[in-house]
Amino acid sequence: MPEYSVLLPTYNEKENLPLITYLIMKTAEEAKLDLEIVVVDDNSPDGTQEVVHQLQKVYPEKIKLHTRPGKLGLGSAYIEGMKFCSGNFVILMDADLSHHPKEIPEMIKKQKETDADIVTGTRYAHGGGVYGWDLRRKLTSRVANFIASTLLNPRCSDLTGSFRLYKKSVLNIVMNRIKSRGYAFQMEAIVRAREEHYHIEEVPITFVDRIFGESKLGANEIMTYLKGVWNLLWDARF
Ligand SMILES: Nc1nc2c(ncn2[C@@H]2O[C@H](COP(=O)(O)OP(=O)(O)O[C@H]3O[C@H](CO)[C@@H](O)[C@H](O)[C@@H]3O)[C@@H](O)[C@H]2O)c(=O)[nH]1
Ligand SMILES: [Mg+2]
Repeated sequence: MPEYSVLLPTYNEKENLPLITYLIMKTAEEAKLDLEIVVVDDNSPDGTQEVVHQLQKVYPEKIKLHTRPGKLGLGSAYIEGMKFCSGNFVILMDADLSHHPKEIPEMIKKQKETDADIVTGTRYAHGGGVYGWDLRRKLTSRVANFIASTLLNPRCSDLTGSFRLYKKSVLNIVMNRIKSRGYAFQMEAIVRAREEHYHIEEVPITFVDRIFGESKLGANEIMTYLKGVWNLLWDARF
């Protein structure tokens, strides 16, 4: 059984998957990590699944593919993908190279040093950063973080970030309490983890906007996120 499972949700990521897979495997080899990749693909029309099949031949037994019939949302992809993760630790990251696999060993080091339940990659603490986003996107991310941290006070510098390492046992427990199925999943995960008094640590990461393909974060997702914050606030009252 591998120690680490890297869970990659994909929707139209055929151009990005070969390179992210190569970089994850190279990092694992260099850092001597026993690691598998679990791809959750929502029937991407661009042929992402065929690319995964090719990669499975290049890296036998290292890549699992779970397919779903259509685009069902980022949060629900994590929830379903978890069932296929064999590792004691699950690393959630984007498949579009915005998160660089070379930062995985830092997260693992931090987890080992502190015995943290969750290590979050943060763009918004010293040493972290965002490259390539336009002003509108930068503002959206900052405002989304600001609203949730002000209203919910979970003491985390990057609530909406999605490059994280979780103890699998902890993610299982936290996940059972998460209602969000879209981009708000990671925000709610921290809020729920704080409620359960789990130990959360941070490491700075650099987020680089994708070169290939498009973001799937539309206006609908932003509305759903705000609804998620509202629901958490409402829950907290009782
Ligand atoms: N299976 C599946 N995968 C999805 C879906 N929606 C998005 N993904 C995958 O989830 C990852 C992130 O999606 P992007 O569309 O690239 O997100 P982004 O705009 O770059 O947003 C980033 O920043 C946000 C906060 O500022 C983060 O919340 C988000 O996770 C991501 O890191 C990519 O691998 C993408 O293919 C879905 O419905 N289903
Ligand atoms: Mg992206």
